[in-house]
Amino acid sequence: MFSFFKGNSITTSELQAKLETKPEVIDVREKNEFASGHIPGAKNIPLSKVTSYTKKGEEAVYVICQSGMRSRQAVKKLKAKGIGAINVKGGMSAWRGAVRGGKL
Ligand SMILES: O=S(=O)([O-])[S-]
Repeated sequence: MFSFFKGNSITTSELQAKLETKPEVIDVREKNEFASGHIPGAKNIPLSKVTSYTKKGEEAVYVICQSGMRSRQAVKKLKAKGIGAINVKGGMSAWRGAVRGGKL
């Protein structure tokens, strides 16, 4: 089932609830930040590379960073390319769900 995105942003807990449907999540932080802990299944595409991102299908992509600034910029860039993108408010600083990577 595909869903058109309704708004421009979502909270981390809303995203957490959607994770079981395996949405596409891109993390626009730098590689080292991503390596230090990210949402399982998220793809790392640093903000500087986000314009090279291409997407198949109609589903919106969720965009996250550390606290929501870079992801907002990334959402603007993606939308300018015609890609449905939703900012995850508060970023990883607000994320309370599972994290992959980082120190054990
Ligand atoms: O990750 S951030 O750009 O919000 S500091």
